Amino acid sequence: TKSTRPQRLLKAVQKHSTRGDPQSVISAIDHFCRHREWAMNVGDEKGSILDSVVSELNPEKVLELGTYCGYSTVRIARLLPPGARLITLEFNADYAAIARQVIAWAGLEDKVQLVEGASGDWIPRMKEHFGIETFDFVFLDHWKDRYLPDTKLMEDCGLLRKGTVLLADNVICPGVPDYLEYVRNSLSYKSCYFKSHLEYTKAEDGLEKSVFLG
Ligand SMILES: O=C(NCCCCc1cc2cnccc2s1)c1cc(-c2ccc(F)cc2)cc(O)c1O
Ligand SMILES: [Mg+2]
Repeated sequence: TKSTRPQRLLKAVQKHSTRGDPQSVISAIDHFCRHREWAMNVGDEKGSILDSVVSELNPEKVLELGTYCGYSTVRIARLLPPGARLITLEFNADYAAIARQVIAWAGLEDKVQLVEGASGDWIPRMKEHFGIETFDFVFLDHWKDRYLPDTKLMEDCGLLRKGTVLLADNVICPGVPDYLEYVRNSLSYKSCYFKSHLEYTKAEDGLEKSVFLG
């Protein structure tokens, strides 16, 4: 039977990158998506912005909503200090299976916990299931109509603390208008927009960085 795009992406990683070398994994995925098949990774341009936000923050506890093939998981985990933990949620079991292999190939499995399921089900269970009090950094890259309800859910579950940084992908394309309106007008957030492009294209897109003020 025909292979899936994530399966072909994994093959390209295993063929064109070095096991245990996260940077070579990132480069192999970017090359595959730019020259072979487009895929919805955050990509190299927005990925550099993601890198700078993570490097500046040096977070200990990270939540990623939307793993896909693990590209941004690898980008974030490779920058985390020893002992830091990244929990990443993926809804699609096939994507999760590929992501586990990409993360393992990059040699980052000790820093990453991949959980399969819906954000709305897992966010309320973070404390009792993972022993997480609050997150230092959250990367939102899942269903665009879940960014706002899940942000409110994280607030209500006490998972955000003064200074927690939310970084949201795709705020222009596909777009998250309700989320943008909320974080830009709420007195509980200090928000700023990083203009960029939709991964591997010339279309406008960007990342919104929002600091929770408590
Ligand atoms: O849909 C996107 N990402 C979400 C899919 C994740 C589904 C999940 C739901 C869920 C629920 N709970 C827990 C975990 C998860 S994972 C997406 C789409 C585009 C795009 C596609 C076509 C196009 F023409 C232009 C842009 C670009 C992007 O960068 C994206 O991220
Ligand atoms: Mg995205």
